Amino acid sequence: MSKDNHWIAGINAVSAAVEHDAENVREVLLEAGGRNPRLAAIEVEARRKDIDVRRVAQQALDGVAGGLRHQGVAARYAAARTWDEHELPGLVEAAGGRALVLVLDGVQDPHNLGACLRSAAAAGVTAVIIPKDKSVQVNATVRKTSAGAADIVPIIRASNLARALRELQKLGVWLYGLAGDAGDSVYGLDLRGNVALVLGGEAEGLRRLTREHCDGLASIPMPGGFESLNVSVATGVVLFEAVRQRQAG
Ligand SMILES: C[S@@+](CC[C@H](N)C(=O)[O-])C[C@H]1O[C@@H](n2cnc3c(N)ncnc32)[C@H](O)[C@@H]1O
Repeated sequence: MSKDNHWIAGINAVSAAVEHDAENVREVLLEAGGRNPRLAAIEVEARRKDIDVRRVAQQALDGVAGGLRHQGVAARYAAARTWDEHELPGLVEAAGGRALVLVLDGVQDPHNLGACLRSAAAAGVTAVIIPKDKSVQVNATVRKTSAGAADIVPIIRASNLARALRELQKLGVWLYGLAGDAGDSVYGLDLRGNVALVLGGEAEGLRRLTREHCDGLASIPMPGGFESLNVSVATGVVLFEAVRQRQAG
C-alpha cells in the first residue's frame, strides 16, 4: 500500500474527492473571485470537513493543474491506496461469490480509461485490472475524466495480464471476453456470480493471448451494423447488464 501527494483539478474530480475521500484531501485551492455555485458548494463541504481552503489567483491554479482544465478549483490529494496483484484473492473472496471484475487489455486513451473507471465505480465493481505496460496508466487526465472514481475503485496493475487472468480462474471467477465478432450475445450470459468482463484496447481489441484465456466470448449486438463501440461505451453496456441481472436476483 502506498500514498503519494498529487494535484487533482476540475469540479467533478475535486468534489468527488471532498465528498467521498476527505481524509486524503490535504488542501483545496479556489480561484479568487470565482462565482460558480458548484465552487461555493465545494468550499462549504471542504470547510465543514476541516480541509484547508485557499483563494488563489488563476495563474496559481494553472500552475498546479499542469495543463488540465481546472474550472477554478484544484486539490492536493494523497492518492487513495494503490493495490498490489497479491491483493486480488482477498478482494474476490470478500465479494462472497458475487465478484464483478473489469479487465481492460490495453486501453490507450486516458479519456477512455477515465470513463471506464467512472462506470466501474458506479457499477460497484470489485476491482479493475489493467496491464502495467501497453496501457495508459492512471495519470492526471484519467483521474479528472473519472470524476474521482480512479481514487475509489481498487485498480490493480498487472505485470503479466495472462497470469492475472489465470489467477482469477483459480479463484473461481468466470472470464468473459467482449469482442464484436463473437457469436454469442452478452444478453444471453449469466453475469450474477463471480465474473470478470474483459475488454480490449481501441485499435487492437483483445490481444490473442487474452482472448485465449477467456472462458467465453460475447458481443453486444449492434443492429446498426457499425464496426465497433468505443471501449468505454462497451464497458458501460456490459457492466450495467451485470448490474441489472444482479438486481433482478
Ligand atoms: C474500439 S473496440 C476495438 C476495435 C478493434 N478494432 C477490434 O478489432 O476489436 C474496443 C473494445 O471494446 C469492446 N467492444 C466494442 N464494441 C463491441 C461490441 N459490439 N461487442 C462486444 N465488445 C465490443 C471490445 O472489448 C473491444 O476490444
